[in-house]
Formats: sequence, C-alpha cells, structure tokens
Amino acid sequence: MSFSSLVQDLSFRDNGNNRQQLTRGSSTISTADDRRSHISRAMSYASTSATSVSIAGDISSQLHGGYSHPLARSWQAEKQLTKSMLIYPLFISDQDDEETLIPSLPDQHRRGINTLVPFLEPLVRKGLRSVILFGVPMAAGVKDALGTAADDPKGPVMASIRLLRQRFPQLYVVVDVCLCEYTSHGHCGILRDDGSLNNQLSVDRISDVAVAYARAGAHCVAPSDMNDGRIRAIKLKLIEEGIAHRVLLMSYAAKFSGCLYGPFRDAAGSVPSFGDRKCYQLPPGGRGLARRAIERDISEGADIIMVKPANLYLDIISDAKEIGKNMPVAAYQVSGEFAMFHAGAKAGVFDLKTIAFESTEGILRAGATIVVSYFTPQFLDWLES
Ligand SMILES: NCc1[nH]cc(CCC(=O)O)c1CC(=O)O
Ligand SMILES: [Zn+2]
Ligand SMILES: [Zn+2]
Repeated sequence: MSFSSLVQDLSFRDNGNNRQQLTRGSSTISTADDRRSHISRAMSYASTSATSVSIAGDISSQLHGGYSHPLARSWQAEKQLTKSMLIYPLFISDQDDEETLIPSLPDQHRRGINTLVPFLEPLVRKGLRSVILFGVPMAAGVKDALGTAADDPKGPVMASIRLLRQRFPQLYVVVDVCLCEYTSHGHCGILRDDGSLNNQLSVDRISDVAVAYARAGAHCVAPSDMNDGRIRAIKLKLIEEGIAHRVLLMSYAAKFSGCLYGPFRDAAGSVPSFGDRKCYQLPPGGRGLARRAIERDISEGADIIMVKPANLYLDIISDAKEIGKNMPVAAYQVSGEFAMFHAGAKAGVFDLKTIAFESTEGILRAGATIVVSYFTPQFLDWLES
C-alpha cells in the first residue's frame, strides 16, 4: 500500500480529528493518534466480521490466561491443601495387639494400643499433625445401657490419649465423644424405657466423658452425639474443672443422617440394635435446621464447628463459614464418601489420587480449613512432591 493510498484510506474512514492531523503531514501524527487510527481500523474491520468483535472488542471474554502450568493453576485457589489441615481417624480396639483390616473401609484398620506407636511413627515423621480417636470395644460384655466403658480409666481410648501425648509431643490429639460405640443398644445417648433418647441424662453422661478425655490429655474433644445442649454442658464442666483454657471444643454441629456412615459403623461396631438416628441427626434436605444447629452450637461455646458428611454437603460448609466467620470450620469426609471414591477408582471411573485432591479441594473451596480424612496417610506422601 503506497503512502498516498494509506492517507486516503485513513482520511476516508477516520473522524475529523485524525484528518486534521494528517493534513499537517504524516510526520506530525502523534503516538496517541497512531494508536487511535489502529483501533479505528480494527473496529472498522470488526464491523465486517462477527467473530472479531468478541476478540478485539471485549477483553473480558479472555479467560484462558496461560494457566495450564501447575504453579499458575495452584495460584487460582484461595487456599492450598497443607498437611496441617488434616486430621486422621483412628479406631482403637480393646484387643491390645489387634491390627484388623476393616473390609468396607479400604486400607483402614482397627488397632490395639500396642500397634499404635509403630504405625504412627513413620506418619509423624512424614508430617502427620493430628489424629481423632474412636474407641471400639470388642470384648464380650463390655457394652451396657449407659456406655460405662467410654471413660473407663483403663480403657483403650484413655490409655491411648496418654500414650500418644507422651510418645508424640507434637501430635495434636482430638477425641471423638459419643456413647454409641459403648452402649448395648448402639444409640448415641441414654434411652428412656420407650426407646427414645433421654436428653438430660445423655448430656450429663456425655459431658462427664468429654471431661475425662480432656483430663487424660486430649487437646480437643469432639462430641458427635448430637444431644441438645451438650456443647454448653461440656464447656461449663470444663470451666468448672479448671481445664477449659487448654481444651478446644469441636462440635459436630451439622451432622446429617444419610447412608454414608456404613463402613464406620462396621469399623466401630456401632450399628443401632433397633431404629435409626433420625431423631438426633439432620435430614439431608434440612439446610435451615443445619444453620440453626450451627448458630446454636456457637452460642453454646463451640470453638470449632464441623460439617459431616463433606462432599455431599458443600453448601452447608459454606453456610458454616458464613455463620461462623470468626471461627475455624472443619469438614469430615466420611467413611461412605471415602469408600465411594475407592470404588470409583477401582472401577476405572477416575484415578484415586486425582479424586482425593479434587474432592478435598472442593471442601476447602466451600470454606473449611480442617479436613478429617481417611486419605491423610496418602496425602502425606502426595503433598511431598
Ligand atoms: N457418633 C458416631 C459417629 N462418629 C463419627 C461417625 C461417622 C464417621 C464416618 O462415617 O466416617 C459416626 C457414625 C454415626 O453417627 O453413625
Ligand atoms: Zn454416636
Ligand atoms: Zn461419634
């Protein structure tokens, strides 16, 4: 294109301003004018081509900003999964040397106290920061209507708390507080004659158990029983005992009754002998009820609120973050979710490591910063690379 035809071309299409500059000679065209003429040329081209409108005319449509690089991908997340976010569940049986694979809970064992230290040593070395203990009485005749074995000073949980505190000073020890593993009927409290939960007796008993675990050295007690008023009762008793300043109270605030606890009940032998837990666990559709439970438990003195299960209840995690915006939110990726991911991986639906990360990142994105996860030992390896 010759200079004269370029001038002709520009003056033909451009506004008066540009034409004025051009009449003073090509050497006086300013940079700004130069840019303007380029834009106007692009726009006049765009007006004849529908596809270029979105490219040149609308920068906001450009989302593919070179984030295929793993580091650039990680920068898109508000929170990165770290080892310190993970709590690993341990099932402690009263058979001291036991190490039994739990059939419905892949790679997870029920273990006696004598197997704990050798099992945990390499994990702690790899960066395990926290465990949550569940007691599993296996011996015949241990269970009764009151769940007496729960805080037996010689019982496996009390002994394990003391052992872990002594052997692994850096390990943060959380203890689940409930009666269902210890009651003959398998429910999470003390029952009336008609089989319904006696809330007052249950709360009295649960808070005694929580205080016993705390006195034995638990850093954190986590009541999962769902009896009304248990958080207040435990907090008051911890204050009364003079140990409230050194014990965190983590409430399973929003705990739903669904079909995702099966492998856990296998592991813990806590299937109710009659009925179900629908009187004291939330209905899956009960978002409002969950919000009320979270508000209630915060007002009663919970230090951490938990949502359980996790991946099917991400909206509840996000509600918990909003309601409890000044406190940590935990989520429990439960046994049924873990087993489901294993089954999917085994069936070739997806890769286990990939789904472990994707599901856990979903939990963080929803608002949790603490994740109770059966994947914890694997994450300790996966987060190394
Ligand atoms: N109160 C017992 C308890 N504590 C934690 C879980 C579930 C954990 C899991 O499924 O991984 C359960 C089972 C239940 O409520 O029946
Ligand atoms: Zn229970
Ligand atoms: Zn429990």
